[in-house]
Amino acid sequence: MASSSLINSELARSPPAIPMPTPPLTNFKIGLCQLSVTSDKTKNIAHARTAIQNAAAQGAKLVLLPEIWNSPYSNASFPVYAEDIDAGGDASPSTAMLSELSRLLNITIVGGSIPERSGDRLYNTCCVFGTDGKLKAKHRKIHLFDIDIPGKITFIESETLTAGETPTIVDTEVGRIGIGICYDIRFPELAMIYAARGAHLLCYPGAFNMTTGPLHWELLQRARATDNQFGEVLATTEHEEAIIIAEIDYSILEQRRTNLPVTKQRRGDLYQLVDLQRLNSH
Ligand SMILES: NC(=O)CC(=O)C(=O)O
Repeated sequence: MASSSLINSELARSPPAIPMPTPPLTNFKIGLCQLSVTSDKTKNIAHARTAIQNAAAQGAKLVLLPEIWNSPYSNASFPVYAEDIDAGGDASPSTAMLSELSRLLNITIVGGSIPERSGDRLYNTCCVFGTDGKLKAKHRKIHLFDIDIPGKITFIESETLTAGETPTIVDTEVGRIGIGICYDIRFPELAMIYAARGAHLLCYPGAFNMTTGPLHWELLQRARATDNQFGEVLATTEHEEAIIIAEIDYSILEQRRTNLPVTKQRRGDLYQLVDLQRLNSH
């Protein structure tokens, strides 16, 4: 049959899963900053700065910010608050602050996301900074949140934003990190590809809406984690501003995977995830 021979040749070409590398830190504290946002960008940057310093003072070696932390979340605001990240310096005061703090505090920062201007396009972009203050990766939200639920919520991100075109996985002091932004978490294939590429940690900065969000935001995180054998809720919070600190220990990952060896027991002869990006690069 034509369809099965197509699947078989795809399977034959699909690259094997990549083992997780050993990062410099395998046991460390993570700090998640949940922030409220105002219409004053300078204040938002100062506020995020204080939160990052606070998390680092509590021992966090990896600090995360939420989605769109320097701007109100609206199509009217994105063009006004957008920054040219590649130009850096004065063109991007938000990422300049992240770079400065990651270097001064010797931490890795997954910098939530900000509206990014690149030429005549806008993106919803997450920047990852290493302990040397250098930009290690930029993830542009791949799945734009276009939704219309009559009488409840209409939000069409694609009216102003362009979707990113690549998954983003990055090696840092605190491990190999796969990045998604908010709505990206609803697409399990992305998380599975990160796991297959040897990710220790998946980070999804989010700013869920209050119609489709509340029933799902924790469920989605647990689902993506469980699909890929992470799973346990180590720390959580409510709606208010908060800094959550939790201990990460990668040896537990190995232990859980040994105890429940679903990766080895997967029936790749019957079904398989095809990582097109890796496939095309071979
Ligand atoms: N804000 C988002 O990107 C997604 C969201 O609110 C949802 O999936 O629900």
